[in-house]
Amino acid sequence: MDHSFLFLPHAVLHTQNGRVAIVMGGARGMGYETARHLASLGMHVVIAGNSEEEGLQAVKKIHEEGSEGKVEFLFLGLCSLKSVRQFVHRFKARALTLHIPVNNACIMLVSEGKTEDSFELHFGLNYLGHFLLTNLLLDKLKRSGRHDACSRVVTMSSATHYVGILNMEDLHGRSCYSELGAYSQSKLSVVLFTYHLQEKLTAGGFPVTSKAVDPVMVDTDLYNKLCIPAPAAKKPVAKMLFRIPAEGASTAILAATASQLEGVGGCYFYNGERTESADITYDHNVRAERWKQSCALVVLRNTSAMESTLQHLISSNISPPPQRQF
Ligand SMILES: NC(=O)c1ccc[n+]([C@@H]2O[C@H](COP(=O)([O-])OP(=O)(O)OC[C@H]3O[C@@H](n4cnc5c(N)ncnc54)[C@H](O)[C@@H]3O)[C@@H](O)[C@H]2O)c1
Repeated sequence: MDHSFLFLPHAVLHTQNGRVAIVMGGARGMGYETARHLASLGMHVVIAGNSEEEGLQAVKKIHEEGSEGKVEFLFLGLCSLKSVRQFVHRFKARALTLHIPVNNACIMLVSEGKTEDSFELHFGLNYLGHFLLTNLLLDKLKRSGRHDACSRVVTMSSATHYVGILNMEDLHGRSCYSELGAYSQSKLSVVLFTYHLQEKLTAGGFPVTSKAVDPVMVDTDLYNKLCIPAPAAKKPVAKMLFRIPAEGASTAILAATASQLEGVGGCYFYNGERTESADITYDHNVRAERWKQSCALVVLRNTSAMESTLQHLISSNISPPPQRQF
């Protein structure tokens, strides 16, 4: 059965029975709308997030709507690489397949701070957390995909990536921290990651694609912390300028499920259409360098070796090795 899609009438979305998705940050905002829609298409959806209360509420709401797919919550704290590894371990213990990870969780424009592993907050959560998570899930994605029905990695970027500056020597912006600089660097990094991942998957002949998504400006909690001179004007202004979350989520849903995008990867979607990303994202050497650097930062050499180490660490109740300090 095909489903019509209110916000993207040209998209052909087939039912997704038997497919499994994980939506990072799926308890609210666009993540919630994505989880809700994927479940309505019959997918088994895992909402991954750092608030159990919010996550369980989201699951309840989706169940109450009578979605066709199964929905559940699993804890994931993206500010901690240990939590990312534990999440992967718990997910794999479920012996489910995996077709669609939606790398959607984020923070934006927060004051200078560090993750549990001492990375700058935007860089650590928006980028490195999803980088490690995706890498640890790749074996599942490769096994679950088929060449006529690929697994699809969907990663949320933002138009701010166009003004992002990569500073490989000063990832944490310690010499001159700016909230916008930190957010935009994290969103540029996810595009580099998306394209480099596709290059590796294509070279290996794996049935997995990787796409970056820019949902345009959407009225979500992401803007709650912004300092607005007249707070009373915030809602009416937001209504005029921003889209609603269900509309914003439509591009991620399209990237995750649309039949016309089968086998399409290594590209950037804005507002439902494929478009060009920043020039630097097409530079293979920059992408390869950032990938190598990220592997070192999350202590990831090769996925299968990493997994067996992880199994060992978790079963012996030992914490993973300390991360490098920068
Ligand atoms: N809203 C916009 O205008 C806009 C524009 C461009 C791109 N985006 C991107 O879209 C995505 C979704 O944004 P949104 O607007 O729905 O934001 P939101 O604030 O509504 O949702 C963010 C989600 O991330 C989760 N999250 C935050 N910290 C976490 C942590 N430490 N561990 C696990 N989960 C955590 C939150 O719980 C929440 O579910 C983001 O990647 C954002 O960068 C949003």
